[in-house]
Amino acid sequence: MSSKMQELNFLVMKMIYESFGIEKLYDSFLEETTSILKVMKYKVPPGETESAIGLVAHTDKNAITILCQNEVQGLEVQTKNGDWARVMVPENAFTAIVGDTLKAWSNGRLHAARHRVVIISGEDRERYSCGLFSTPKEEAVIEVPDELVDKEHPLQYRPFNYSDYLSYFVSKLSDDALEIYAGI
Ligand SMILES: O=C(O)CCC(=O)C(=O)O
Ligand SMILES: [Fe+2]
Repeated sequence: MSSKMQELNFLVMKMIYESFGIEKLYDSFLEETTSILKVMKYKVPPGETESAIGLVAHTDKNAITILCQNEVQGLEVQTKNGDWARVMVPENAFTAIVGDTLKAWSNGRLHAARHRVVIISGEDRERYSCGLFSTPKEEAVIEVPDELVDKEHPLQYRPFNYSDYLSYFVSKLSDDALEIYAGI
């Protein structure tokens, strides 16, 4: 399963590089990326009547996350007007979520969607999900490629190191951490 998720991670990233016309930089992405696999278990809500927050609203801090899950739905994404929309993930499907790092690198072209997990009442099985978190290597610097900066798209983020950003986020736990830390 995790090798399929890694394959999908590379495929999605390749499509992103190609769509920006910078496929020549894709090899340097491969050199500077690593990943963490995490398995998550969400308990069945105790009461019959209330839904339970399984995971509070957040943006992923890493570059991109590939998720898979069992049949118990729960993933919700925040829309532009602030509403929450449930993502009905079909069986055997994966979900790709853009994180803060990819948003910054793309000079804001890609949106890091806020998401959360809500287990609705009446659910009688536990939710399991599995995430492949694609993350820059320790020493890598996240820097917007020159090709993504022009008059219509002025530079939005200064170069930064991922673990420094993560430490900053952990100390502040702010929803606007990326803008405050690296925004120009
Ligand atoms: O369980 C899920 O589907 C989402 C997990 C998630 O968003 C995360 O671990 O960052
Ligand atoms: Fe997440």
